[in-house]
Amino acid sequence: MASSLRSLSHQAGSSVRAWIVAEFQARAFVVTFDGYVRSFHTGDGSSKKGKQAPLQERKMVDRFRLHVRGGEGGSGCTSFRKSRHSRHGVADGGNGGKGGDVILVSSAAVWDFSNLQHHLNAKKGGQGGSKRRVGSRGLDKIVQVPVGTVVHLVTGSLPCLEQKPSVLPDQSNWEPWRLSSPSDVGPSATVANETQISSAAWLESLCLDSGRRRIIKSAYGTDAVEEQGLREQEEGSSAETSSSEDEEEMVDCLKPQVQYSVAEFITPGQSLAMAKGGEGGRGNAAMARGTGSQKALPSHDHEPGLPGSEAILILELKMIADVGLVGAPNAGKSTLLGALSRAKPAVGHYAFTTLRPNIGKLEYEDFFSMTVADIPGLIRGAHENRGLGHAFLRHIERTKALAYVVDLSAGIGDRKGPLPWDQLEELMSELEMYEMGLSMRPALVVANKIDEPGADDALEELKRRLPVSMPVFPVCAVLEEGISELRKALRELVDSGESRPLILSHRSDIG
Ligand SMILES: Nc1nc2c(ncn2[C@@H]2O[C@H](COP(=O)(O)OP(=O)(O)OP(=O)(O)O)[C@@H](O)[C@H]2O)c(=O)[nH]1
Repeated sequence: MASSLRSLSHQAGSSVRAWIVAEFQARAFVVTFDGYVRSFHTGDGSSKKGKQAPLQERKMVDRFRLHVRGGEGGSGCTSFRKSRHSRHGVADGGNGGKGGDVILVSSAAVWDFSNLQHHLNAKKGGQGGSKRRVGSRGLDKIVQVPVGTVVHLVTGSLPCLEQKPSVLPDQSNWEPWRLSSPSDVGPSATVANETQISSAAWLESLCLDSGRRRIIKSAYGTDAVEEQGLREQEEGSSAETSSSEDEEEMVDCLKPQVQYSVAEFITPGQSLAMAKGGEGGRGNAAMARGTGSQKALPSHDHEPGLPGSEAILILELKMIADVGLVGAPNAGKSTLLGALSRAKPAVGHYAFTTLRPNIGKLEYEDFFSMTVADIPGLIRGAHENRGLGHAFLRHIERTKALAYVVDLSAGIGDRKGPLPWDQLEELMSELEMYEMGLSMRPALVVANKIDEPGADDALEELKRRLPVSMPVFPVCAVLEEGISELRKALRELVDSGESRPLILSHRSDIG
């Protein structure tokens, strides 16, 4: 197999490097086109490491700061064609070529921004030549970004849209953008003073300095700041007054600089020019032509090319999946995703890990398919960035439906962890505090670990506490029991888009 992959690699060219993530029975392995096994995860937890660090150990880069610069236009040329009829010669210097553009293209083959460079410069246009030869066009810099990339413009001009209708999002649906830690927007964000960019990161670092945690909500014109600080609860009303002044000041600083969600990539193959190349300068032939009455006079001048446009952007990845699995750590989400998508092992571009979101593809007999995202477990305070926090909560913002995964065995007897209904309550409140209305998405409850002792009673109690309209699916993800019913229900949920409010009543029959 390795040799056949190596030959495939030669055919594709040495620069082409693609990852194949395959699941073989209970084994998942990652191989590259050069035939080397990079990581090998087996069902029993053993692993063989290849030349690179295993995929599981690499951190997902889902926010990235980017400086893009279009290529400078080529300069024009001064040249004269001499002939017996013209003593001084006829100006025939050609124009310079246009500089290249920096273009982002969405691709299903990349899953984060780890392969991007922070500075992307397109090539300069070629210089004009004699005999009115126009300079060559500068090469475009084309880079791939994952589907679900949202572009925030820090400084520079708005990007030019290559595909207008699909790339530009509907402004009425623009969602507020949240800031988390400064490190999320790339290493340069921490030196905001030097680079005078990333007011977002600067603002956040200011917030962290003052010991407060804030969530800045801003969407083109409507800015609102929510204080979530624990300290502020302890501080008196005077502190509140000064803090609100701080907020206004900071939001004012933020306003003119960062334009949130200027574009997003929704489907593979969309392209967007983030920086345009400069126009080439005119050669002396063109300059002589443009001088009206003195048209015949030859010009000895040519123009230099114009510089390309520049912009500083922050790219943010918000995965687009049909269903989001939300649950406390250890509820069994990853196991469930494996069970759900193992029937047809086309598991996205993501390896199974608890450190970053996984996407699984559910395929049905009638060729219908949908994607399910498993995000790392949510704990109390996730909306304040506790645990892995909203670094991952944002990945479920775009899901059409939610599946709450609860651990039926938690809190029963001497088992640790909150009771299933408490888990649900916590999940709902975290989602709601992160984004209002998020818990109102079409949803169902997956009651996992039904095989554990006492789980049946817990299931009955959970059902009693939930409204009748809320479907509850008891499953044993490990043994794949109840999975086919769940697959069917997930599909129906996505198809119907019916929103069922999750309201818990308070009873205490067991616990
Ligand atoms: N008994 C039993 N154990 C299960 C079941 N499903 C998962 N587990 C176990 O629960 C533990 C946690 O499973 P994971 O799938 O890693 O849980 P998770 O929700 O993805 O955890 P995080 O990644 O921390 O969010 C593992 O030891 C699983 O073997 C089940 O149906 N029954």
